[in-house]
Amino acid sequence: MDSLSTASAPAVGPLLEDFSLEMTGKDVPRLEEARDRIPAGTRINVTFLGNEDLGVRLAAARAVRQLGYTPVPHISARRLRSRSELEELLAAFRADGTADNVLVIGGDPATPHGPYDDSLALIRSGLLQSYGVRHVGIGGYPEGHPSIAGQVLWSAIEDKTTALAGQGLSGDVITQFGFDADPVLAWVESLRKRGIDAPVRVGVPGPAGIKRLMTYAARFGVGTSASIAKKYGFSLTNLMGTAGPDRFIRALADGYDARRHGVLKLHFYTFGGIGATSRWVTEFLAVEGN
Ligand SMILES: NC(=O)C1=CN([C@@H]2O[C@H](COP(=O)(O)OP(=O)(O)OC[C@H]3O[C@@H](n4cnc5c(N)ncnc54)[C@H](O)[C@@H]3O)[C@@H](O)[C@H]2O)C=CC1
Ligand SMILES: Nc1nc(=O)c2c([nH]1)NC[C@@H]1CN(c3ccc(C(=O)N[C@@H](CCC(=O)O)C(=O)O)cc3)CN21
Repeated sequence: MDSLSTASAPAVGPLLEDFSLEMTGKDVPRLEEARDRIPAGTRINVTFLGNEDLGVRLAAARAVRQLGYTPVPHISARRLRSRSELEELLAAFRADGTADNVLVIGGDPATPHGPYDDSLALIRSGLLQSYGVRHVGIGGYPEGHPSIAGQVLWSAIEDKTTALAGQGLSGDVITQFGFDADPVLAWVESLRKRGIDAPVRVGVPGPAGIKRLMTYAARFGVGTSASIAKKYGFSLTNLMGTAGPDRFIRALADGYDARRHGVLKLHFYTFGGIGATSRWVTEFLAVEGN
């Protein structure tokens, strides 16, 4: 039965083509170990964690480039203390050859540490392109954000895409991870109806311990419920073991219609497990990618 339903199911291969990965500065050794399993040129985002310094972030982006991948360093607006800190960061990316692609993100501090309240302010600074940035990722929230109102999120994404186009920068949207593909597809449809046609990279967690997934979900205000967990493939009453995004990706492929949803790709949040994620993608594609 399962093999029959798999045979007639929509292919996951196209969604997984040109997938991207996310790592932190601490993951460089694990990236080196995983290099045989990650296609050359893959976009690899470097998270802007509050507990990592400039040197660690720069070294991670350099390592990504040196290993033959495309680094996408993140810049967190609210964590920057001054305009000169932004310029120092961008100048270093340019010097390292890692400035082409960045992702701008607001940042979790409730009060900005410096002059930039949000990622729009980074785009509007005009500094990105003057340091050689050509492509800018921005965040998307299919299930909303615990401390930002839905209407604010919609105007923010509209303003950011308009500002990017106005500055001659191309952009894509990377969504917050989640455990349910349905709200993602509905949200992408709303996005297209608002005239935003940038590629969307759907954020999914790589395979990880369920406890770990739940800890990150709670930390970032990502919703989970017994029924969503069940749909994803685990139980909230048994947090032992690991869970991967198999069912999520199949559900996404099932509901995906290029005319309604435009360009969709996948973005894996690896949460310390870039090796496990790259292994998982390789195996998943070998079985299901057609
Ligand atoms: N999607 C993801 O993977 C990640 C999301 N985040 C968090 O998502 C939030 C939004 O980031 P963006 O989408 O770039 O929004 P943004 O920078 O475009 O801001 C949108 C609106 O929300 C407000 N805002 C931004 N961050 C806020 C915060 N921490 N608390 C209260 N209001 C805030 C801004 O003032 C603005 O009005 C931030 O808290 C960010 O740290 C952080 C890292 C990764
Ligand atoms: N609102 C929000 N804020 C964020 O900072 C955030 C999101 N959402 N969504 C997902 C991304 C990915 N994020 C992260 C955060 C931490 C690690 C990480 O590896 N942290 C540990 C190592 C693993 C551990 O011990 O749990 C670390 O070294 O700090 C990875 C990705 C942060 N991100």
